[in-house]
Amino acid sequence: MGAIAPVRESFQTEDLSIFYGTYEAVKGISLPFAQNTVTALIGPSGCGKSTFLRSLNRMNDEISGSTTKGNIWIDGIDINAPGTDVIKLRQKIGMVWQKPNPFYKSIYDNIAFGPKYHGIKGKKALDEIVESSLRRAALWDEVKDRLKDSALALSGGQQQRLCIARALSVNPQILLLDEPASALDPVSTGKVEELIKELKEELRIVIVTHNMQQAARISDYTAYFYLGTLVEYDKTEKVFSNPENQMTQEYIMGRFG
Ligand SMILES: Nc1ncnc2c1ncn2[C@@H]1O[C@H](COP(=O)(O)OP(=O)(O)OP(=O)(O)O)[C@@H](O)[C@H]1O
Repeated sequence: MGAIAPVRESFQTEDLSIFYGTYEAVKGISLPFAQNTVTALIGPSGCGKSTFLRSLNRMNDEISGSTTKGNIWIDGIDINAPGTDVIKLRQKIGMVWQKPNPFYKSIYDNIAFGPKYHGIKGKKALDEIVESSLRRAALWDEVKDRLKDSALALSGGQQQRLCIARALSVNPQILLLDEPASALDPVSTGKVEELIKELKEELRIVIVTHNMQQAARISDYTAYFYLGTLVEYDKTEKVFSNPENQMTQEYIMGRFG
């Protein structure tokens, strides 16, 4: 019998390092992201979680002086390979930021923007996408009678769900969430968490969070980062009940960080 091939996910990083100039903010991290799972990235401030997350759809390209080494595989292709269509990549791998950032446009136009950009024409087709995206983001019932109103008139929690709907409007396979609930009240946070649990039935999600209870509630896998390295990665249940590493234990118990 031949050697057993290493387990490979269709989306994963391999020995990924990310630099700002000569400073290595992420150090040789290999992490898999399985289909229909939520992976939480946790760790103290400045340990490289957001840098790592942003690199997964090449948002870090926008930061001058940032370079990467290693691989980010999606369906057998390295997303950093020359010739990669970054716009298409970001269609496949959507991102939602910490602070809700709707466009200065109507609710409808916020959602229709991406599909239009990708060539969808016709009112009926766009209407359908707007409705289904808002439904998937659990926002439709709250906004269906005011689609032409400015998105900025929505509450913070609604704006964040709008941003999730906007990301969903172009049918991504993967959603990257950078502390999506940290600016929200507990009720809105609960709604976003419910939404994340529902969305993982359709896609895979990677989330950065400082909220340990949130990581424990919504994620299937947890990765603990410290000073740019991956200290521990396992099923969330295991990480929170019986972590291998003392540092992980201390962090999740709130003893440091
Ligand atoms: N644009 C940038 N230019 C230079 N250095 C940066 C830049 N962004 C982040 N860094 C540095 O990279 C390291 C990792 O930062 P990053 O924001 O990824 O950490 P983090 O774990 O997400 O932190 P936080 O939890 O506070 O958001 C830090 O030392 C930070 O100062």
